[in-house]
This record gives sequence, structure tokens and C-alpha cells, in this order.
Amino acid sequence: MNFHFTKMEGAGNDYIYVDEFKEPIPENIKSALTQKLSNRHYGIGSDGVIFIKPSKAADVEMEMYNADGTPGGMCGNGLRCVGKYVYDRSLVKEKTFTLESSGEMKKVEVIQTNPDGSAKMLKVDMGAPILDADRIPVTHAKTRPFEGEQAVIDEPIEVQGKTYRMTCVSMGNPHAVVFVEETDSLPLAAIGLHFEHHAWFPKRTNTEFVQVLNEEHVKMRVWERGIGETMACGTGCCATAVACILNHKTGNKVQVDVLGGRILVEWDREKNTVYMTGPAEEVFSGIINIKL
Ligand SMILES: N[C@H](CCC[C@H](N)C(=O)O)C(=O)O
Repeated sequence: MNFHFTKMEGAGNDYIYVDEFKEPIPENIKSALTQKLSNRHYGIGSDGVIFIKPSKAADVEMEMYNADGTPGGMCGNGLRCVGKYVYDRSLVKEKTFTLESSGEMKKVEVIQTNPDGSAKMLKVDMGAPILDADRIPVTHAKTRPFEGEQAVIDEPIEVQGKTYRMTCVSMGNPHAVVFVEETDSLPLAAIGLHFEHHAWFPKRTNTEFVQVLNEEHVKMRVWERGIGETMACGTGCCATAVACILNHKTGNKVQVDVLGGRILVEWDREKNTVYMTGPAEEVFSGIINIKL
């Protein structure tokens, strides 16, 4: 089959974007297609594939698959990139519009443009963080260490014989946020998978390792479910900020420095909504001619 694609990245979190307005892709091949295209040696290389398609309820709908072919839930960097994609192609008329992802409506705003008028920085209203254990979920059929409406804040978790302290936040997908002394020397390749597949996370988890620099600035490295270490994670930055605020480590506005760039997060406690602001870039586009 033949179809067009666009490679985009948000703070280095790179996805292949496929526009289904023009070329619909059969649902039953999306997982296998993603695994093939995302492979960094045998494919184009990406953290996953994002399908952009018409929505009944919003201006546009997006659907994300992780590099391993598992369907992802929410995707913050993807929302900003899809926002840029539809804004730059005039698929939306205003600077503010709605995108549908995982059945939820997200308000996106282009807040800065390039000299050619294309979108440069976008702000997304990511909605309320989910904290209760059953809805994240952070439970295990046998041990059930956390359940019900209880929030998991600063709780010990043992991984490979070492005890870490984690705070669990869902932004539509699960995140375990772990505070560390410093992120640079962290052996993420050795520990990441053990968090992802820990028995307490029956649906696996994304994990953020956070070094607090001061009350408004942190450094973070992320291990994403279904991918591994990535350069950035939008929902992960939101979860990071929420965890920092809940643990009284920062104020309500947090600059999160990730390997691939910088994301600004603000948790408006009155409205109980999280705003995420960051860049979106288009890298290249082309035509895929593939046999599955
Ligand atoms: N990179 C994405 C999140 C992907 C999360 C995914 N790995 C999952 O399975 O939940 C972001 O910018 O928010």
C-alpha cells in the first residue's frame, strides 16, 4: 500500500503522522504498521505513529500507537504536533481549536508562530489530573497495595532491590513520578523496564525520574511504556509538575527540562486543570510504499 506521512517532533519526542483525512488506514493493520515504521534500524524510526482523522465532536481526532505497536492513551507532545499540523494546513480556521484524543476533548492554542506564519509554540489544556489509585490504576490483583480513591503520593516502591519513592498521576495515561538526587547518572536502561512491568502496574506504566532544581524548575528523564527512554513526554511533564506540587517541591508553575527541550506546565488549582506549553516541529515528509 501507498500513503503519505509527515515526521514531527515535540521537544524530541518524535512520531510519524499519517493523515487519514486523505488516506484512511484499516484499523486492523495499525499496530503492525507502527512496529514496522517506528523501528529505528529497519524502519523510518520514531517513538510511534499518530493517525490524524476526522472527528464528530471536535475539529480533529488523533490516535497514537507506541513503537511496540500497543495503542497509547493520551499524548501531550502528539497533541501539540497535531495542533501544528492542522493549523499549518488550515484544517482549522482559528488559533484556538479542539482535538479529540482517547475520547476526550482537548483545547489547543497556537501561542507563537514562525516568521512564515506556521505554528511554533502551542498550549494545551490537558484537563484535570487523576489521582485515585483505582482509576490510574495502581493495584495488583494479589497484593492490592493501593486502592479506591486513595492517592498514591510519596509511597515506597522496590525495584531491583532498591527502594524509590513514587507519586502516581494519570493524565489519561498512567505515570509513576520518582524523585532522584540527579538524573544525569541514572541507569535508566537498566531500571526502566522494571518500573514499566512492576506487579503494581497491571497496565504497565510510564515512569518519570525527576531532579528538583528549585521551586519553579526541574529536570526530568522519562521511560515510556511501550517505547523505552524518550527525549520528552508531554503527559509525563504534566504528571511531573503535579507530583512536584503535591509533594511541596515547587509552586504551581513548573519548567520541566527534558533531554530534548523544555516544557512549561501550570496546574491551575482553582479550575483543577493542567496547561502544557511547548514547541512542535515538522521534520520531513514523504510517501511510504509498504508491504505488510
Ligand atoms: N509521549 C507521550 C505520552 C505517551 C505515553 C505512552 N507511552 C503510553 O503508553 O501511555 C506524550 O507526549 O504525552
